[in-house]
Amino acid sequence: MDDVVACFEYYADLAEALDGKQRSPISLPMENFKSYVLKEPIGVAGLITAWNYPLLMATWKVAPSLAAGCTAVLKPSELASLTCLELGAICIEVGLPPGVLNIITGLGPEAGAPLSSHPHVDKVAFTGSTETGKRIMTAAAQMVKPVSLELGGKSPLIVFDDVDIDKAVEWAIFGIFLNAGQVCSATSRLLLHEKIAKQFLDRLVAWAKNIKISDPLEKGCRLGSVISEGQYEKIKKFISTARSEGATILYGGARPQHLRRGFFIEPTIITDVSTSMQIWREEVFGPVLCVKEFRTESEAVELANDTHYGLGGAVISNDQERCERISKALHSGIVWINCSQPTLVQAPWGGNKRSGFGRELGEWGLENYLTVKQVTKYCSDEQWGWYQPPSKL
Ligand SMILES: NC(=O)C1=CN([C@@H]2O[C@H](COP(=O)(O)OP(=O)(O)OC[C@H]3O[C@@H](n4cnc5c(N)ncnc54)[C@H](O)[C@@H]3O)[C@@H](O)[C@H]2O)C=CC1
Ligand SMILES: N=C(N)NCCCC(=O)O
Repeated sequence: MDDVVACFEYYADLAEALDGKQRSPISLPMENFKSYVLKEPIGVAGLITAWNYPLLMATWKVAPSLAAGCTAVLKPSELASLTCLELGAICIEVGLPPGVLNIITGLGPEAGAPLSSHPHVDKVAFTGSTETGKRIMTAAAQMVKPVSLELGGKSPLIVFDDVDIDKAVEWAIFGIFLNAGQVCSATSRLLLHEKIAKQFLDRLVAWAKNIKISDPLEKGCRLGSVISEGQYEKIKKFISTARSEGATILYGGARPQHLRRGFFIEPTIITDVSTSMQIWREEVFGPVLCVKEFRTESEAVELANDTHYGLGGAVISNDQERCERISKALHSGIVWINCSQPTLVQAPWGGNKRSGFGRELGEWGLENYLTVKQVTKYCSDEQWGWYQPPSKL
């Protein structure tokens, strides 16, 4: 909720600053023309979001689209619509004019698809799976409609042998078990320098054992249930496939013994992973971490980039120059150094490759909903002079 509030406050400030940025002059190499730029709302924005941070993901789109001066139609996930409906109620309460923010609920094919193909929707911003992202892009293409896509990931966390083990372990845990791993940028592939691998994994298991798994409304809960039975079954299938492909379930992999009901899965750590395995290649979207070891920096980078995705990446090392080198080498839209997952409303968020394109948050998030218009004025008193003037007689 703090992030939701911060995001609305941030874009309220950017909305005010936008007026001051209008008519910014373009420097030209001649005097008889003057040009400037207007930034205008793109029109009606269609916003389609997922269930994992239902209100926050909607806010990342609603706040900048309204700040840009657009009207918006929000279609939250059918699995978690209530907080968005509550946002609608708050908008009425605070006097947002009718029609500025519209919220429609329903299933993807019935409510989302018509929004992405509708001729009166001028832009679609989407957060969700890569498969749905492709469908939305295809539908939008028929109208030559711009889209921004924030899709899945299989982000790496690289840990070198010069780190404080417990500090790094905590980031590794936070990077994959936060929100039960249902985070697009989760660092779900851990790359460990071989010199510390054994010690690191021992501590990782010790920390994982210590995570409080419970009803999220219970105080101190750090791992709740996953969203649905479908997601629960899908995660369990990923774990059983990893086992059958020859990986080792080092820790977890099952329902916690103290929780008989609910879609709870233990924090799961998988080792003996090869790069051809499903667990290395595909997004689980659950509390499942896979681990590989590396010897050299270049091997670590190669393994980190061995994915069709390109959302996040992280490196932990005390060698700051190495961290800078790796930040440049990672093929991703976000790099965390000596941490994983902190998300700042001021900084751009989004991915490369099959993680999508376009950036949310920061000033880039506002640009998503603006179109750039050049205004060019001829300011000479002279005749233009391209054609021969006809005789006046
Ligand atoms: N990267 C991310 O942030 C997320 C990734 N996922 C991944 O996607 C998998 C499936 O989860 P879903 O909730 O089914 O994701 P999804 O991508 O199918 O759904 C996201 C949103 O798109 C809508 N949608 C579905 N089909 C549509 C269509 N043809 N046209 C327009 N809108 C459509 C849905 O109603 C929902 O609002 C998860 O298991 C997870 O692996 C899910 C949620 C978020
Ligand atoms: N608030 C944090 N840490 N992350 C936001 C994750 C956004 C996403 O899963 O699409």
